[in-house]
Amino acid sequence: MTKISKAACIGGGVIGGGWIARFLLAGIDVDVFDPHPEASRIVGEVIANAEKAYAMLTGAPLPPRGRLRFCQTLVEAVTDADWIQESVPERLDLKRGVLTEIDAAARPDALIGSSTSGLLPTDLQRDMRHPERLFVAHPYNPVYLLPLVEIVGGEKTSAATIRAAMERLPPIGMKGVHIAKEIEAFVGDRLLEALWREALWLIHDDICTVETLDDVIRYSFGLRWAQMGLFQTYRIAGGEAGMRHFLAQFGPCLAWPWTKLTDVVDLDEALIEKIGRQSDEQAAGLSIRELERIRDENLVGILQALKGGDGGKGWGAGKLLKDFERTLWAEGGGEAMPADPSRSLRLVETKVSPAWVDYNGHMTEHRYLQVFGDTSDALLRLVGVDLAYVEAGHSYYTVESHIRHLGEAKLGQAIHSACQILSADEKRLHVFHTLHDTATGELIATAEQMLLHVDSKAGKAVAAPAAVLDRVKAIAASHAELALPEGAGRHVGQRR
Ligand SMILES: NC(=O)C1=CN([C@@H]2O[C@H](COP(=O)(O)OP(=O)(O)OC[C@H]3O[C@@H](n4cnc5c(N)ncnc54)[C@H](O)[C@@H]3O)[C@@H](O)[C@H]2O)C=CC1
Ligand SMILES: C[N+](C)(C)CC(=O)CC(=O)[O-]
Repeated sequence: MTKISKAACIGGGVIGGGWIARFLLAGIDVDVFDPHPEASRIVGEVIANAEKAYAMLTGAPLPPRGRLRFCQTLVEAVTDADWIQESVPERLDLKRGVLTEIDAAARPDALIGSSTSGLLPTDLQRDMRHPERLFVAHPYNPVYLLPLVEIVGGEKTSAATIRAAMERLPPIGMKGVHIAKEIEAFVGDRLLEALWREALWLIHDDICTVETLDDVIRYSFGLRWAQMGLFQTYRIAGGEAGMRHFLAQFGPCLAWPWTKLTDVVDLDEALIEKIGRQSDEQAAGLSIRELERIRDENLVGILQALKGGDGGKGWGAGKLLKDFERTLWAEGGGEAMPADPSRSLRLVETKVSPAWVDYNGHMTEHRYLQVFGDTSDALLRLVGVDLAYVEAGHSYYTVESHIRHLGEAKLGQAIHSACQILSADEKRLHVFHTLHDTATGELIATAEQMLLHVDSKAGKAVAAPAAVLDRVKAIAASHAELALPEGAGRHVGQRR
């Protein structure tokens, strides 16, 4: 995998800010140029949102955050970057000017992506001296959570540039799709604009309000689209005969027609006011920041659900997240032994994700087992039982767990776990985990677990190899000095 080593972002608004957060959280240093007097505050707020979202999204070890620097000039920002992302307002003359400046100052091998939503790369690259390295890299808002990037080349873009751009997206958790031919608005915004144009007619003609229209989307096909696109969904809608039957049944409707797509509604003052008023009513007083928070929490929940799709293999954007996490574990999972093994080991730091909260408004019981399971996994990586070890045919399996719930964990709350090894021998590993509120240290739950070292192909317990045992025993010997934790050895029951 070829990685971006240093990024430059020109423009730090809604989309530039999202790119900055995406790069930083993938461990990449970013230099930013944006003349807006409040650029650093705006970008800081986007990064804060992104950090909150990632803390809920994944327990995988993110690399240390990249370094962020605001530059006084565009030249200073792009000079030593190998990926430059332009995200200035959607005006051809402005973008051409900015891209020409970037072109003159960038390294010869730098990749230059434009976030444009619809301008043709051939038009953007017209005045560049090295147009072969310019491509459209069109993302979706919020860039730090939505993984798709449409990669579009212009007439002068080289095939090598497209290949290089596509290769650099998976290491930052993104999925590039190469659009075969350039066309205004590419694929995503072509579809969205068609939908939006029709939606504006429906409001204009008083067929429904903006709220009803949004409900129609979010309670129905919006849910479907997050997991299967248009064609796969319609294939299923054709019943056992699939797509061919679907086309035969619904193809003729296209000619009736059901839509007004070619007519553009006149966005006059009256219509703007009508949409503005209905949109204000729909927001019911929630600010843009509050709506962003709700959006991010929902997206995290959806991505996590998709991660468990297709029988746990992951599906669509959830599979991408799963693959990204595998890379993070492989790269960051080989943790060093703790500097001070004589204390319980602080192993998992996370936040309570929206998908973890139940009807009682707090973290639901099986998520405790998930966090404690993650804690055992972190301990195992520490002693050398990582993905490569498991794939080679050996692992530890949990054979018994006892969880006590002593407090509550609420949505978004920062929590961490710690582990004490109670005892260990060739096959057995007896651990005691605690879960704490990170802000106060308050104990929320404990879990006592017994794990067995297994030969997973043979399906039986076997002695762990010396390399693993030495590490387990070193920690266990230090932990033997600690007091037995309160609650260890407890069983479920009451006096009769
Ligand atoms: N907002 C959205 O939903 C999406 C927007 N895009 C595209 O991203 C690009 C940026 O759009 P937004 O972020 O929404 O706009 P925005 O208005 O939020 O941000 C634009 C930023 O560019 C800065 N800027 C203006 N002139 C500049 C210059 N010469 N050099 C450096 N910075 C400059 C502005 O100060 C501002 O912070 C556009 O091409 C847009 O089509 C792409 C995907 C989604
Ligand atoms: C409205 N928009 C054209 C700027 C939208 C996009 O480009 C993509 C998105 O995030 O919806």
